[in-house]
Amino acid sequence: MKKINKEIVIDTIPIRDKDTYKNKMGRILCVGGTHEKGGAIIMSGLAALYSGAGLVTVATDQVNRTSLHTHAPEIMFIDMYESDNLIEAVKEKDVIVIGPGLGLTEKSREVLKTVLQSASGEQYLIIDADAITLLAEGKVKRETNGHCIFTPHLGEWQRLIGLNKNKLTVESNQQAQKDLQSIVVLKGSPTQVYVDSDVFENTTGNPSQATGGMGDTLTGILAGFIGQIPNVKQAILSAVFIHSYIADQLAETHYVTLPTQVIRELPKVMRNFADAK
Ligand SMILES: NC(=O)C1=CN([C@@H]2O[C@H](COP(=O)(O)OP(=O)(O)OC[C@H]3O[C@@H](n4cnc5c(N)ncnc54)[C@H](OP(=O)(O)O)[C@@H]3O)[C@@H](O)[C@H]2O)[C@@H](O)CC1
Ligand SMILES: Nc1ncnc2c1ncn2[C@@H]1O[C@H](COP(=O)(O)OP(=O)(O)O)[C@@H](O)[C@H]1O
Ligand SMILES: [Mg+2]
Repeated sequence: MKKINKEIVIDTIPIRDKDTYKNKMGRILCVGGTHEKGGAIIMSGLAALYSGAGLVTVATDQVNRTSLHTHAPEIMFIDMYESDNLIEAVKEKDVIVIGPGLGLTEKSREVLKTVLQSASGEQYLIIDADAITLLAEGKVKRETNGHCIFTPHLGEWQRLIGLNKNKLTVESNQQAQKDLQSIVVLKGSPTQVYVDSDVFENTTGNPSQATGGMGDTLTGILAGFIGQIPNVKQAILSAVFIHSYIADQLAETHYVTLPTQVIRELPKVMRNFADAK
C-alpha cells in the first residue's frame, strides 16, 4: 500500500497565476443540512471556502441561511428543496458535495435524485454521509453522469457495500470500488484512498479528531482542492493529508480538535506548503 505523505502535498498545492480570478479557482456547490443538521453543510461550505475555492454555494434548508451568512457572507445560498433552482445551481458547478446533514426523508431522497440526475460528465460529485445511506437503502439509484467520489466512514461503507466489518479486506474494498466505478475515500484511523487500481494510506490523523463534523469538513476540503487542482488524484490525496495534518499540529497543544479550528488553519498551512516547493 502506498503512503500519502508531505511531498505529495508540496507537489500539489499550486502557486497561483498572477492573473487568476475566482471562476478559475473552482465553483463549488455543497448540498445538505436539514433544519436539525445545518451545521454539517455549513462546515462543508466553510472548508471549501477556506481551502481556496473561488465561488462556493450552499444548498440547504431555508432555516440555515442566517447562520451560514453569519459564518461566511462569501458563501451563496439556495434553498435545496426548490428543485428548479437546484438543477440550475448544479449545472454551473465544477464540484458538488452531496450528503452532509441531508437527512433520510422522502424530501432528502428527492434532493439526492435531482443532484445525481443533473450532474454532467465533466463534474465531480463528492458523495458523503446521508447520501451514502440513502443509496445503500436502494430507494435512490446511483444514476449520474458525474464522476463519483465516495467518502464513507466504516459504518457507511458497510451499509453501502453490504459487507460486515469482519469481512472487509483491502481486496474486498478494491472490488467494491471497482463495482462502484468511483474513487473511495474510506475514512478511519488511518484513512485509505482507493483510486484507479491504487490504494493509499494516510500518514496523518489522531484521536483528537473524534468530533462530529470532522468528516463534513473533509468534504469541503476535497471539493476546494478538486476545484483548483487539475490532477484530481493528487488533489484528493492532498486534501486527505492536510485535513489530518492540521489536526495533528493542533493536537500537540489541544486535547480535542474542532472541525472549525481545522478550517481556520487551512489558508496558513496551504501557504506554507506552497512556499515549500
Ligand atoms: N453538526 C452537525 O450538523 C453534524 C451532522 N452530522 C450528520 O449526521 C448525519 C449522520 O451521520 P453519522 O455518521 O453521525 O451517523 P450514521 O450515518 O448513522 O452512522 C453511524 C453508524 O455507523 C457506525 N459506524 C461504524 N464505524 C463508524 C465510524 N468510524 N464513525 C462513525 N460511525 C461508525 C456506527 O456504529 P456504532 O458507533 O453505533 O457502533 C453507527 O451505527 C450525517 O448527515 C452527518 O453529516 C454529523 O456529521 C455530526 C455533526
Ligand atoms: N481516531 C481517529 N484517528 C484518525 N482520524 C480520525 C479519528 N477519529 C476521527 N477521525 C477522522 O475524522 C473524520 C470523521 O468523519 P465522519 O465520521 O464522517 O464525521 P462526521 O460525519 O461527524 O463529520 C474522518 O476524516 C476520520 O478520518
Ligand atoms: Mg460523516
